[in-house]
Amino acid sequence: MSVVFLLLCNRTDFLVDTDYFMAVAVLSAQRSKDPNTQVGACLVNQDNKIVGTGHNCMPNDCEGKLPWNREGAKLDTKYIYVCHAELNAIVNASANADVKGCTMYVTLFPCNECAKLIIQAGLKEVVYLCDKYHSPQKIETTLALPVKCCGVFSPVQFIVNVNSKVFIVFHNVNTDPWIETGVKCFLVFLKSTISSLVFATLSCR
Ligand SMILES: Nc1nc(=O)n([C@H]2C[C@H](O)[C@@H](COP(=O)(O)O)O2)cc1CO
Ligand SMILES: [Zn+2]
Repeated sequence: MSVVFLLLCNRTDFLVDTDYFMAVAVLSAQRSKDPNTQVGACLVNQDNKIVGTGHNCMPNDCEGKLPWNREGAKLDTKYIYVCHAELNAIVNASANADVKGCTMYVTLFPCNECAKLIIQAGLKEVVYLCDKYHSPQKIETTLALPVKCCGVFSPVQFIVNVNSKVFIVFHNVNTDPWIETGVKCFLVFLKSTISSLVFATLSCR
């Protein structure tokens, strides 16, 4: 009976850690000024604390001075200038944070350069959301590093996470706070009354 009581009283639809960290990566991606692909990353230590976040952007003080083009002469495209989200999450990590053993949540499968950085920084896991540029050759280049350099027991695990759904709704500033608070109070009252009734009924048996 206490199980029923607990089920009624406890919140079950809370955000689990992995979804929260990926949601932070998704939110970070929205800061990107890249018109075509926005990538976000969230670095989490072994105590489940966020130590850094990043998104793909131009190097410091260069925003607005470098091109976001995808095509054209090499120097006129973004590719040679842009700092990837993974790199930014690592360099943005708080000064006293140890990134060794961290897990990186990233919205896009890392490129070869970032895979090197991830290994050198000592990360233990990469959880990614999508791999829109998937190709056997790309997978080979990124995964070749952990597999070829470090043997089959790769120091970095690549895990895909595609099933989560997180809804973030900002309250409308025009919502009447009194009506909202009233509805909330009524719901809390209703829930506690039902819980007490169920508890009382079950304990009387
Ligand atoms: N893992 C990644 N992290 C990233 O931050 N990026 C960035 C670099 C570019 O700014 C953008 C890719 O541009 P596009 O080729 O889809 O228009 O995403 C790209 C990848 C994919 O390897
Ligand atoms: Zn990269």
